[in-house]
Amino acid sequence: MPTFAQAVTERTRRLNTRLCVGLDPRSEAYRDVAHLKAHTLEVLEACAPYAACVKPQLAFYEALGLEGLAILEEVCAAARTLGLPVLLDGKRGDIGSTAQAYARAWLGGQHAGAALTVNPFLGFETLTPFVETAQQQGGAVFVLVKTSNPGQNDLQGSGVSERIAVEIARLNAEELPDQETGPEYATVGAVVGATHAGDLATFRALMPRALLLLPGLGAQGAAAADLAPAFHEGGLGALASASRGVQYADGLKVAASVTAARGFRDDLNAALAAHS
Ligand SMILES: O=c1ccn([C@@H]2O[C@H](COP(=O)(O)O)[C@@H](O)[C@H]2O)c(=O)[nH]1
Repeated sequence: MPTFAQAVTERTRRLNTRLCVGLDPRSEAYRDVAHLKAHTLEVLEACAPYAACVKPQLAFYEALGLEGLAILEEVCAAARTLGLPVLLDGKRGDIGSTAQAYARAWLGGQHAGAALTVNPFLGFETLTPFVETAQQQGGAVFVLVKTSNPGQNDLQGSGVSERIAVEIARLNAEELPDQETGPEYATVGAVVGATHAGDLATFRALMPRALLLLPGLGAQGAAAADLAPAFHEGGLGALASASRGVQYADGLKVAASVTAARGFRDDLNAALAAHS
């Protein structure tokens, strides 16, 4: 079984796509839960050819209670059937023993994805259960380094993001000590907002073995044209993510979602071509 990073890299090479399609179904957009589920699954299937992976945001499924978790399971199963690696955006983090339970739930449990976003606010030691579980499962964790939102600087400024990046690089160097051979990307990835175009080259250089997840494409104003510095040569090493910009590109029109996903894929590829 390939690891999450290997599966994403293989799909990027084969389909020439660096797009992560976010699936964040908003209940207010639908008649009822059945409608929400049908539309989300339709968008997933229709956009799969343009996606390197999918990223369901747990909040939107949890907000629907047990029904939502059942839908999440179906979304994950459908993605796996389509060959799409699943990255769950849950931003989990807690003291170590609780982090262990979160890791079991979201990286190995019934509704598990292959990868999970994690929050390092409680300290680096609390990342260990997530990293170890992901390593055992061939999965991945994406640690929040510099989030896409305007207020991130309140807590992530003053070198905090850079300190987290250095820790990620240390963990990955421990896992893949040989820089010349072996898998390109290690278990620990990093979340760096696509909205911080000017910082992407710095974070790329600080974490050479980390896959970067770049949320904020589309609805949050980030443009594909600015994201090339996040990638290694050959256009590997990063995933640019759009959720509303794909799922609700034009109301609930699935054809518009497909056009948007194809457009993001093409714009990312054009940016890489212009940068090389
Ligand atoms: O820094 C971050 C980390 C995660 N997110 C999540 O990504 C999507 C973005 O949705 P859009 O509709 O494309 O704006 C959403 O699930 C966020 O929770 C992020 O935006 N920024």
